[in-house]
Amino acid sequence: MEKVVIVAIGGNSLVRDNGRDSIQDQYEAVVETAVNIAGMVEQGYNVVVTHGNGPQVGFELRRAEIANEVAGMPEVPLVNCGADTQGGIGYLIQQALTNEFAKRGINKKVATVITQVEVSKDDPNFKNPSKPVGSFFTLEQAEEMKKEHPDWIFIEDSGRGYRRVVASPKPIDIVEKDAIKTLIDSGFVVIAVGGGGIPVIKSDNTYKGIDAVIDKDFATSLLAEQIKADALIITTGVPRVFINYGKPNQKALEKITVEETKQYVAEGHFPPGSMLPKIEASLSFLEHNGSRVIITNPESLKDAINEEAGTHIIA
Ligand SMILES: Nc1ncnc2c1ncn2[C@@H]1O[C@H](COP(=O)(O)OP(=O)(O)O)[C@@H](O)[C@H]1O
Ligand SMILES: NC(=O)OP(=O)(O)O
Repeated sequence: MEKVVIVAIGGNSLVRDNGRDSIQDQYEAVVETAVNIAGMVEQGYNVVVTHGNGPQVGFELRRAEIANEVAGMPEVPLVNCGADTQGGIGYLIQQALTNEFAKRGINKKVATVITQVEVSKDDPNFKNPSKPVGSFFTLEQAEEMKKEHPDWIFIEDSGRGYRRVVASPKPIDIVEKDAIKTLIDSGFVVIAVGGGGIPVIKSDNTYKGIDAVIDKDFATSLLAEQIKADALIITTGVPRVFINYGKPNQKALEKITVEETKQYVAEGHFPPGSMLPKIEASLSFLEHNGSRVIITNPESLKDAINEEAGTHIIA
């Protein structure tokens, strides 16, 4: 039986130029990741792919707002912007993997599942927006925009600049988990819970979209638990997790236990909205029977799975 490995691709790792990348630029970044995923499939892993949409959903939202402000086009709710990015990014990954498999003679089919993820309408995170989306701005730019849009909230994001934040409730259930599992068991490479999934609330057996962006690391960890994956790999913009990140005494972490990781969390080494959700999602997976987590950048994927790169968190 092949080992099921979930690979989560960070939305920021697909965007290199803060919103000025063309779709072709993003496709090229996706192809680089697809090459590495194909390498894992060749090694015999049964790979499930998830992805973020933080930058892309923010660009979509802004595009819709500008179209509304300038041309009177109808507004697009945030939940629909998220659904659009799930389809758009899923398409890029699906095509890149299909082409790479054909090139290497890998006999695997790829399918993207439009995935709804249930959240609670009472989740306290609706009152405390924390998920950075879209472009990075300087403090001066952010202050200027706030004059025009007083309801926008900005946070400083890991020394990279200021970004708008939106509500990010915790995922409770993956609505399409059975379809995802059936496709995996049938030998498909599945792309799912894109952008953390489309947030929906359930009432009287009826689902309804709700404006938010779910953190894809939490949604990925929940999917990993629900399909009983063997390992979780989170790819992002850095080859390893650091303590004292960005300071002169920063230190890359190679292999850490759950207890050591919790200690580093308590010491405040991981900021909310960037590295903290990855660490919390990793701990949750390991505490729900997962055995192995790797955090690394897309180009190190193949080496990381062979323990030659990345940060490894072990149960
Ligand atoms: N302790 C840390 N170790 C490594 N990277 C960190 C740390 N703290 C903050 N970061 C930053 O967090 C980023 C990952 O978060 P983010 O870009 O939001 O994720 P994603 O790739 O899922 O979009 C890294 O690229 C790095 O810039
Ligand atoms: N939805 C989400 O968590 O996206 P990023 O990984 O791009 O932040």
